[in-house]
Amino acid sequence: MQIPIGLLGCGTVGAGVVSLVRRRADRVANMTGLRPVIQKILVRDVHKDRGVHFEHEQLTTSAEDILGDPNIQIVVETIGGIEPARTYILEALARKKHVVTANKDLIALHGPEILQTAAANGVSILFEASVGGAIPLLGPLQENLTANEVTDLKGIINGTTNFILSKMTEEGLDFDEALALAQELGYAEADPSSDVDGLDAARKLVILASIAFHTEVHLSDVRVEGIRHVTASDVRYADEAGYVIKLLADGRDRNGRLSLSVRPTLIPKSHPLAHVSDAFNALFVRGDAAGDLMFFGRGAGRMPTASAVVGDIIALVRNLKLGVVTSWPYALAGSRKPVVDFEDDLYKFYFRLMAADQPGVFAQVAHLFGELRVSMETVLQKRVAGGQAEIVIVSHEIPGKLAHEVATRLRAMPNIAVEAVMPVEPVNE
Ligand SMILES: NC(=O)C1=CN([C@@H]2O[C@H](COP(=O)(O)OP(=O)(O)OC[C@H]3O[C@@H](n4cnc5c(N)ncnc54)[C@H](OP(=O)(O)O)[C@@H]3O)[C@@H](O)[C@H]2O)C=CC1
Ligand SMILES: N[C@@H](CC=O)C(=O)O
Ligand code: NA
Repeated sequence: MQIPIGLLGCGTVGAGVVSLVRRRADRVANMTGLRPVIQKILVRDVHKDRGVHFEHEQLTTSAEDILGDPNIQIVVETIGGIEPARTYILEALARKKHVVTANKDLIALHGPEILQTAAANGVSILFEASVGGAIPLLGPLQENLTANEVTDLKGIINGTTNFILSKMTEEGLDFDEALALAQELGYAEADPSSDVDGLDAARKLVILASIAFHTEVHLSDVRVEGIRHVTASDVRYADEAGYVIKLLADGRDRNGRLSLSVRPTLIPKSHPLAHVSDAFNALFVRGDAAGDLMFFGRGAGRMPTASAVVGDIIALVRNLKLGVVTSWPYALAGSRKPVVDFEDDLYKFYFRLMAADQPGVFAQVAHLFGELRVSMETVLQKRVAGGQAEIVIVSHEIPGKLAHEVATRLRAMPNIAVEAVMPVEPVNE
């Protein structure tokens, strides 16, 4: 028996889904007696070349051809963004169709509404592709690790920024060249500013933290800083001091109080995350029973993302065979753990300053560090053009709030501009 599927959107990810469903249909049919078939595909432009042949499928520009078709039991959304994806998904769920989506924007912002609509209609919604592309993260957190109290999530969960920073570090590409390449390879979002400004990673952290910490998490709970201000000099100086710069997502649950951040962070070269390059993603998870786990793999791109989407489709076909639905109890609990800034946590900090290249200026900086009792691990002073010198300081471990005070006091000095302040990830926490 065939299981007709409606696909909403057929771009980078959707086209991968079409070809992978075809490749796996026989195996699923042998396994379950049910054959998934992509029956209808919603796009904006039916004439566009999508790199896949549509022999049996039918392209349409009308969502109703899918949502209103009673034979379609599974709807897969790979349009992206909030609207019209949200309306289509809610409509599909209301019409008792099971849904798979890769849309982290939507799940991060409207997850509770969507999950509750699925539950109210007795259907499943799966979204493994929304975080970490091909890497199984949501399934393991929700199922295999459910016996744990998860206390820490830490990782690189945006492929585009990791690709850009890797190309800047390893090949000396400038920011714009590296971004253009990431777009060409299909890693970036339709609006790449959500990658570059850290929002994509923040949305993924919202989804991960909701599931891992059993609470509703909002995007505004995450402190977000992107990589736009990270310069080629930062990359080079970090390298000289023994670090690489990564956009790090960090979620912690300390006795029911959460701290959530996404920010550029210096990673010691000896740290496993320092070796996660290109569009690869990695996530550390710490559970009270499991201890430390690390997940690693391709976090973006056509086939890696299709792998997760089609994995969810096959899970739904199995559900249909067994007559069960997948539920997500966290979103229904409606609990809200308090979110705080762990400003007392100790980190080394990287400061890059631009200072007048005059006698006494560095002494002023050193005096301030001494006065605030912040000792320096590394100091690099470079002469640059126009009578300005760049000073790079990596401090020993200090509380976040003290790093903030150092930066504020430096900014108040007439000859000094603070160009960058970034935390350094400890090797062993
Ligand atoms: N690219 C990646 O590596 C990853 C992407 N994702 C997520 O997957 C989703 C899809 O991303 P991606 O494939 O890269 O995006 P694309 O921009 O490549 O594809 C979007 C598709 O949706 C169609 N579409 C857009 N707007 C409408 C509309 N209003 N009505 C009907 N169809 C529409 C487009 O049609 P047309 O082609 O005719 O213009 C296109 O086929 C997003 O949620 C993204 O965040 C998740 C993980 C990784
Ligand atoms: N734009 C995203 C795609 C996958 O989620 C990324 O770069 O990670
Ligand atoms: Na995933």
